[in-house]
Amino acid sequence: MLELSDLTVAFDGTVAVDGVDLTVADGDVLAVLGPSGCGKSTLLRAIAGLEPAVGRVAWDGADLAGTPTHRRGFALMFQDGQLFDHLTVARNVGYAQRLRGGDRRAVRAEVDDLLALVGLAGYGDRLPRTLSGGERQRVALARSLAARPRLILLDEPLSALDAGLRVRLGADLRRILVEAGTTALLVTHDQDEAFAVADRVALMRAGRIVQEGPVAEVWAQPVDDEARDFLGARRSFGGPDAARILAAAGLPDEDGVTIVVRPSGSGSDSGTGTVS
Ligand SMILES: Nc1ncnc2c1ncn2[C@@H]1O[C@H](COP(=O)(O)OP(=O)(O)OP(=O)(O)O)[C@@H](O)[C@H]1O
Repeated sequence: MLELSDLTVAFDGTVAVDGVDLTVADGDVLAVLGPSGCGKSTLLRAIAGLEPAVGRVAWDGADLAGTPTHRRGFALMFQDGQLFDHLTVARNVGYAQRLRGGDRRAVRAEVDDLLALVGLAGYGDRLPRTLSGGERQRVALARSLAARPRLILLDEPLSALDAGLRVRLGADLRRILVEAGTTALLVTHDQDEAFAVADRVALMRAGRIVQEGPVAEVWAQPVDDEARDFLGARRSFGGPDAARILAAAGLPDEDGVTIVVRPSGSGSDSGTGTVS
């Protein structure tokens, strides 16, 4: 379990992350959602140990202050995936295991399992430049999972993709993380990305977390007008997203349903949203 307590990062007096308290339970996928410049990437870097911070980052109760990035057992995945262009897909995915001196055949078997998990069975001998953007992101994800991280940190992993692909790959990303049983923290400014991938969402604004909870609950009951306007950019949900909302509401699933969410009131007054 990841626990952040009163985590603060300041640059020359500018506070980018301001007293953040957050917990990510084992196996959960949390999205930190907020506008550009609110401090998301800085928060992620502080968790990874790449940015000096005040406050506490702990895993299973152990403070990580003295633990360097490469010993935290966390994996980082960025927007552009950052693959090695001159290495095949299989070599990209197996890179860390090979560095650790893994047996060739065992590494290959594990790589094949991971490629199957991300829906790229048989792609092992391809070079990254022959893949689509979505396929490259899947390879990057397989490579992150290959290190068997206890936490995977994702910085806008789907933002470089076009809208249609983003929604499809978002659902896949969620399935892959759940199947791998990985605990994950994703930061994004994109409501679609947060909704498609995460179980829980934390809204971030000017360095602070202003609301945190299960995704459907946060959408239905935004904490204030600003949160409602920000979330309002995403109003309708279809396919697997609709199925998740129906399940969360205890309603039977039906094919082809589109759910329209209208946050109502200021949240702090009425606290209710409408699902129709
Ligand atoms: N190395 C740095 N030195 C000085 N200021 C920085 C540094 N890194 C980030 N900041 C500032 O901290 C604030 C938060 O930046 P951050 O990159 O964390 O935001 P973000 O929410 O990830 O934005 P985006 O979605 O645009 O990437 C910004 O005001 C930014 O200018």
